[in-house]
Amino acid sequence: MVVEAASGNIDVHAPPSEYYRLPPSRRSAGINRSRSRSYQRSHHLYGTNKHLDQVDEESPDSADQQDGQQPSPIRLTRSSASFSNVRRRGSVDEKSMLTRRFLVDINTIEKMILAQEDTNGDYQITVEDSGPKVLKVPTANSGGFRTFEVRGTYMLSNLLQEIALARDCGMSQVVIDEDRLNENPVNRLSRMIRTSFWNGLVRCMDESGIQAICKDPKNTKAGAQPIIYVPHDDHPAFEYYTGIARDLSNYKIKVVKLPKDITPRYVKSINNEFGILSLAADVSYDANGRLVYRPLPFVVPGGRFNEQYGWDSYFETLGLLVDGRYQLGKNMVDNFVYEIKHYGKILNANRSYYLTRSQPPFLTDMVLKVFEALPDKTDDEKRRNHEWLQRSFDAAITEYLTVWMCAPRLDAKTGLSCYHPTGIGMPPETESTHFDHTIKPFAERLGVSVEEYKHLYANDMISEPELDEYFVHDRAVRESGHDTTYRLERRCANLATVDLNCLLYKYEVDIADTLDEHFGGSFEWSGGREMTAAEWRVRAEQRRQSIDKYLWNEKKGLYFDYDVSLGEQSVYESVTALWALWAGCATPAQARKLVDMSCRKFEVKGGLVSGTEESRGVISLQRPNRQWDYPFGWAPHQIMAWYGLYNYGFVDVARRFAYRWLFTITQAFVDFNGVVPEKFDVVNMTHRFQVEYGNVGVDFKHVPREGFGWMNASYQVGLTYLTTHMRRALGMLTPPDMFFKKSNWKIDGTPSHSPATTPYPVPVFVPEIGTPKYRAQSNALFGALKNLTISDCQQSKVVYSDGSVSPESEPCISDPRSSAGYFASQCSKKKRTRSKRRGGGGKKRSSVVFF
Ligand SMILES: OC[C@H]1O[C@H](O[C@H]2O[C@H](CO)[C@@H](O)[C@H](O)[C@H]2O)[C@H](O)[C@@H](O)[C@@H]1O
Repeated sequence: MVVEAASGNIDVHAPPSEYYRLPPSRRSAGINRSRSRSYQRSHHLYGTNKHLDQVDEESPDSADQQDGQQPSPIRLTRSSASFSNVRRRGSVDEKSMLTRRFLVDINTIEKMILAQEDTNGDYQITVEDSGPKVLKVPTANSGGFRTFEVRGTYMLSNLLQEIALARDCGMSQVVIDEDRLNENPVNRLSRMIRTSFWNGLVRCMDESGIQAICKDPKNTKAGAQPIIYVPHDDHPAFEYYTGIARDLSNYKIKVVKLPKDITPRYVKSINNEFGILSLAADVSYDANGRLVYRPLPFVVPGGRFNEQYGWDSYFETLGLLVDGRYQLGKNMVDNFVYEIKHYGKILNANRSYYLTRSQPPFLTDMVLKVFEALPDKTDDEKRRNHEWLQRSFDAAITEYLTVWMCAPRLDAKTGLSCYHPTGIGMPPETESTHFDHTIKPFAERLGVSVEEYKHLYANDMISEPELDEYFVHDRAVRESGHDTTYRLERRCANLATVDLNCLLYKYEVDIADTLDEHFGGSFEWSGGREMTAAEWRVRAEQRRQSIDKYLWNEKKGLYFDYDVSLGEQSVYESVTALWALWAGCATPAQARKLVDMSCRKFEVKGGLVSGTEESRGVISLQRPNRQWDYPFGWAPHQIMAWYGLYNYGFVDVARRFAYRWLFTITQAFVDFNGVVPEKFDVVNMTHRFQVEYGNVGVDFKHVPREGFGWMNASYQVGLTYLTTHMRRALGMLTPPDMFFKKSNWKIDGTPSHSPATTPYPVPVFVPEIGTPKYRAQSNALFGALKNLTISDCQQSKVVYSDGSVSPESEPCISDPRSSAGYFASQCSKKKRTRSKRRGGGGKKRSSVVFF
């Protein structure tokens, strides 16, 4: 039945929940009415496909399919052969101004479309299906007595999608506007992300969320009980989840308190009892003293990744902010603050086997972007935002000092950091056969099977230092987020990567700027001492100098990773070199060199590729492709590059890269039933390939419901870089090179409209994605401190007034040689003020030293 809507007009592109509840008469078709057109591959650009060639031609009998003509019988068969004489026409735009609408009996049309068009039986209509690509659908104006053709992969797949969405709304028969089926694909995808995909990716660890988690196959390994791990001192969480376990007794949920010290040994000991980790919640008590515990909803990457991930969350947040969903971004920050407090770091994801490792750190920028989006009209809102900012930055400082600037991640000699998690042995989350080729030679040497060897090794019944070393690097690769790539294989823990050090530079600048801007230059860190903006500016300047000294290669015009154990630069060319622009730590001259000499190495048809083909090396059966190498392109790499280039004034280059990437996504969306996958082969322009863990986000029936977290974000963020002209061209699926040629863009690496001399990193206002507001201020200070020399970082102990000494792992800062005078004066000034305020007494630090 078609259900009457409560009131009001809506446009034909409204979200399904509104659209399918409103009678057709109330839909405002005029606003978005577009010409009927077919979106399909241009054969001269993408190679020929015999079948497509056939169906693209004019159908001889199509003219009589217009509304008001006698309908032809509808054929219902699955074999494409029976349609060999049915041909699709190029264009049969309706001449009348009447809005065409289809009367769709959901079950009937679904059966027809699948039987006729879904020739490979995957419940999607794609360019790989070999149906006739034309379906006669009853029209609403004729009361269903006559039909009109829905043509082409795009419109047919949209029809299939709309059928599924209408069914979700409880409908069995609906009227669908033709305008909804041939909607401009850019608008359609962006709309689906905004109104449907984000919602599809929201998870919450409340009672219903826990039931979903229990059904996740990852939680029920060999019929084991689902486990929820809770920090040892989070009593409300323990009470809440124990209650849920009791209420959902059929799921046999186990709630386990983690020990106070979550050591690598402990984490290894629960490898076979893995489970989900609790996250932040709103906690209060009602009038009767009963616990009111509300876990915070958050966004997940999608597919098999059903937890909150580290760096994915940052990119998802950028996309959410474009769509006005700041609350989800804020919740995800709160979950990170919780993870830092209770688990000691931002986790790879909130699962037990990730307890020993992190992912690329983006927290300060994420907090600032969310902060800028928070409503702050009232004094109360302003106060709460300010408190939130302090809490979040306090946690970021803790993370910076205790995770990234400590053993084993800090390299004392260079002052740079490496990905180097503390986990032991084989990471359990990978496919069971993932490491078989690595284990094989060891097993053969011992004369046992691979399975036996894995068992012996996992249970400490044999020791093999070579394998231990292998897994240290393997885990580091996973911490880097770039799992896996030949860039990092067997050496990652020894590499001071350009990515990580640019991110940490950004932390330092953000902390300094935020202290200055919002806290009068300093605040009391919960770790027990005053944090001053000046200290963080010097940290930033020291890192910038180290990055220049160890990672920058003037001759090649590119940043490289630095192997701290070999004392030399790596030669692998990685697109993460552009992160220096995102962080703002390149000089204008370095930025210019990067653009002129190196950008073109990564620019391919569909966007930016992860690394160069030459760096990856020859691929063979013995040396298979890795997903973070050439020819693959990833959303985070694109976003970082756009932002960085824009930040340095290379606006056109940023736009060009954005256009390429958005074209890749849009084309897959049009040709493959709305797919938004985890990654692309940007050289061959496809998401269909065999590599390592496959491609996530491609397995759905009828309609995509989630897309993929950072892909969704890259689309929404990317659109903010395009001019109206570019957006229009994208909507027509104009291939990038054709578009650049026609609009006279230079594509040889030299930006056509960017300034000849790039200004010093200027704060460029990008309203939708936020602004590096205080960069200028930081830069001035960096300039003043330019002559500071980098010295070895040695951990020093803090001596308290009662004679006790801080534990060895407590982070501290010292530089007895270069900046001591400067810091000492800052420090004693603050100390004097503080002890005056406190009136002295208590356990005070008698000395704080810096490096
Ligand atoms: O199971 C294999 C790996 O899967 C994850 O890594 C990939 O997906 C993540 C979520 O989108 C993403 O953050 C990461 O960059 C991808 O390589 C997981 O994070 C890895 O730890 C795991 O080894």
